[in-house]
Amino acid sequence: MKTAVIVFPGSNCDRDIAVALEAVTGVKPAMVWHGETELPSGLGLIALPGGFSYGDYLRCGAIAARSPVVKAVIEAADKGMPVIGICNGFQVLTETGLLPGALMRNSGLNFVCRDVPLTVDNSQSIFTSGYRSGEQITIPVAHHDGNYFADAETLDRIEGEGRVAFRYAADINGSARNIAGVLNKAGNVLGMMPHPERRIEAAHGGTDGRRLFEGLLEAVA
Ligand SMILES: NC(=O)CC[C@H](N)C(=O)O
Repeated sequence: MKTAVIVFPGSNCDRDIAVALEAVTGVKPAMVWHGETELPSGLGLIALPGGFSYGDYLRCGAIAARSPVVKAVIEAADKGMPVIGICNGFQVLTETGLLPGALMRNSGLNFVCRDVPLTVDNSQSIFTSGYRSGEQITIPVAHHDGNYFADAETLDRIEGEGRVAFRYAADINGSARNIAGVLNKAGNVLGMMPHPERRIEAAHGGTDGRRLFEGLLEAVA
């Protein structure tokens, strides 16, 4: 499967996700600079990586969400292209409006950087088919703005529609209802604060992240 990784000034997990995608798909991803106006053809997945795009100024992801290439990402997502945003990529996706809610400063006001237990809320999506619903997995986080917020009506709606992909097993950053990852209504866009690309081989301490990419590859094949 051909994939693309969007690179913004300040991205710092673009190589990590590229390595993970190549390990699973066997194909080197196209690295697409934020100033591009078009995406490569024949893609099966677009990844928005973690990092500190544009220095996290204004709000994390707010400036990146207005970069030229993101217009093309939104158009592709609207046509059903699978898009994953990890950490800063999740922040960018909420800033585009492709995903509901916002990521605010962690409730403890600290940068949280450690492995965290997550529960898989819904394994019925292309991104979570490698897991079982209710399963507990371990994936690392590294962020200062991971405190997921949405109003109660939105939270009820996304929960009701099965759009919570992952939850923290315990509160780590103040996120509403411990939400760690959300899907769009059509199910082709996932945003998550934890970093599955940092848990793809035994040397990382486990392979729970790899299962996301393997499940996705199988689901879209
Ligand atoms: N690892 C990351 O992507 C960091 C995301 C973000 N800029 C934050 O610290 O909240």
